[in-house]
Amino acid sequence: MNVITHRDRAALVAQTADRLTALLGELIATQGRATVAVTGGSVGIELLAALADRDIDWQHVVITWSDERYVAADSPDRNARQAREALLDLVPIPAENVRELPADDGTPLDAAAAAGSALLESLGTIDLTLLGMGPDAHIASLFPGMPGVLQPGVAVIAVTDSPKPPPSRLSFTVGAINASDRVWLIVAGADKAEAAALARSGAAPETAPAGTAQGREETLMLLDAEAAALLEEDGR
Ligand SMILES: O=C(O)[C@H](O)[C@@H](O)[C@H](O)[C@H](O)COP(=O)(O)O
Repeated sequence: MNVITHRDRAALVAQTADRLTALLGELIATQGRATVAVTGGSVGIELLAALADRDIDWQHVVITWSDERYVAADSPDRNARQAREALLDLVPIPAENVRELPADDGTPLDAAAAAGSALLESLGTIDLTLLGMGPDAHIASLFPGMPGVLQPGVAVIAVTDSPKPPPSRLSFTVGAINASDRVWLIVAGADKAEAAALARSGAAPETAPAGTAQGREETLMLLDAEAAALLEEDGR
């Protein structure tokens, strides 16, 4: 995992938007398409908002989510709704390129997770998975000490007892995250400093799920200075 520290939250968001814009351009030029699993969370949504006025060929970008709150499609809690309002409704991305994880339409959560796994399989290799990180070092909806963290395989799983509301969620497994070519963790704020250090320390996945994230080609932890405060100098 390579660590890149930014001056502050605004610089983290702006420079990550630059980095992502450049990556999308490269991927579209070389392979004709770019597939990105985006994240909820305040930093993840700010990053999406920052992309709205960038020069990106949205016709050739496919978007999905590394996790989703299992709530109604129009709930303000839904990551996909927040992403639409911040970015996807503002740019010319084809509707079929926006591949949401299932919303709660009354389908049992396990069946929704199976539909999510089928969606994941249909997407093929994901070029980039974006992740936020909680102060408890959770990523996606994989929380410390919960069975989902250790669930094997490349799949979307049901999470029924998230310690952070809402309790019902869908989440990529660690295997699904790590099947991506690239994984970027985007982390801001002093309340994340301990978790960032723990994730970098080689702590067990049950303790620090964030430490297990590893892209096939690239793994970046992108932080602001506050979140990086407890990292060793040589780890920055
Ligand atoms: O699923 C959730 O309830 C949140 O979205 C959560 O996983 C979030 O991504 C991280 O806690 C980082 O949040 P911030 O970006 O706000 O720091």
